[in-house]
Amino acid sequence: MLNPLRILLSATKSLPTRRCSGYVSRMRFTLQSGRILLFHRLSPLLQRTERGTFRPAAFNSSDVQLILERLGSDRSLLKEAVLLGCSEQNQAEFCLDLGELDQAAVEEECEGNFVDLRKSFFLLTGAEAPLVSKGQALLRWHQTSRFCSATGQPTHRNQAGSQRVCSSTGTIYYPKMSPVVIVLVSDGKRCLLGRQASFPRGMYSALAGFCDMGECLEEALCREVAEEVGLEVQRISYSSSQHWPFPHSSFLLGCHASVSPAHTQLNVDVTELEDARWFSLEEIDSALQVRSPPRRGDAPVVWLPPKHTIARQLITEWTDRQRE
Ligand SMILES: NC(=O)C1=CN([C@@H]2O[C@H](COP(=O)(O)OP(=O)(O)OC[C@H]3O[C@@H](n4cnc5c(N)ncnc54)[C@H](O)[C@@H]3O)[C@@H](O)[C@H]2O)C=CC1
Ligand SMILES: [Mg+2]
Repeated sequence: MLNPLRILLSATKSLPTRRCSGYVSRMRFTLQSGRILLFHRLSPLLQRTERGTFRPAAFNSSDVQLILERLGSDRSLLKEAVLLGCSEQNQAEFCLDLGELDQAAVEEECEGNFVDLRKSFFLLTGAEAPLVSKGQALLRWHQTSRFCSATGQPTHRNQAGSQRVCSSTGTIYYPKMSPVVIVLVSDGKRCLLGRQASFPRGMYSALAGFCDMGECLEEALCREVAEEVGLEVQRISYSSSQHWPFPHSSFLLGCHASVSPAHTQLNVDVTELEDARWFSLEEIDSALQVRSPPRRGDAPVVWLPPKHTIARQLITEWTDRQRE
């Protein structure tokens, strides 16, 4: 595994003018030459573009230092920045939470707004949402891992922010993710979507559930579908995976599964799901056409998770297959 501390220390003085092929060479940049995404109590700072779309606000370190000085904060806060990775343009990317500063004052300085992450997901385009999601997950992990769970002593982060070390025993802690299986079940002609009471009104998604300790992906999938809708799945195929920041950093493993057309009767666990239904291809096609979540007072309409979610990907894979 790459050692991010060494990466940070092996800084080059200037950014290369061409794209490097290797990940290692692309990472040889410092905080000074990188761009920093700002958060406030885990909400990312977004700016509206001239076209009316939104993007995460990114600043270089001297801009951030200036902002900290103007708001009377200690410059050392910059050291809390966590390395996210490297952009396709060979620029190191960091994230920093300014939660100890006044939110409105930072927003004014930065000409942007801190937007709750769930809302940000509906405002950002595909490429930026995962970056913001990774930033929030790492910042959250640092904020909630300040003490060693074995000794109770403080932990200290390494320079890149990729691990924390117990000050007493030297035990190293790494950011954690919870594996979740997410599955689009089909009976051959229809697909199954459900909604939790906490979802935005009218939004339906693929079934999902946390893997229990000791379970493999297939066992977790069969159990979740059986528990949530009372169906027994047959064929399972893996599609793709996605890091997901909710509720506290999950790793979604996306699959398709099928049930026999003779056994499609749902027995919905209403403690988990508010509703679950079979949807025809035509119904899915119209739900895919809904561009933005309906507003309060609009007629009820079924709509689907945003483009960069794995649930949506599973649904579009299914519709493509139905048309083959
Ligand atoms: N990106 C996407 O397209 C979608 C993502 N999801 C995500 O999948 C995740 C899991 O889906 P759910 O149906 O809520 O799971 P679920 O069906 O396992 O039910 C959630 C419950 O599981 C329990 N649980 C067990 N292990 C847990 C753990 N490690 N962390 C938190 N709770 C745990 C808790 O009691 C929690 O209330 C959610 O975070 C949700 O945001 C869900 C649908 C679509
Ligand atoms: Mg579930």
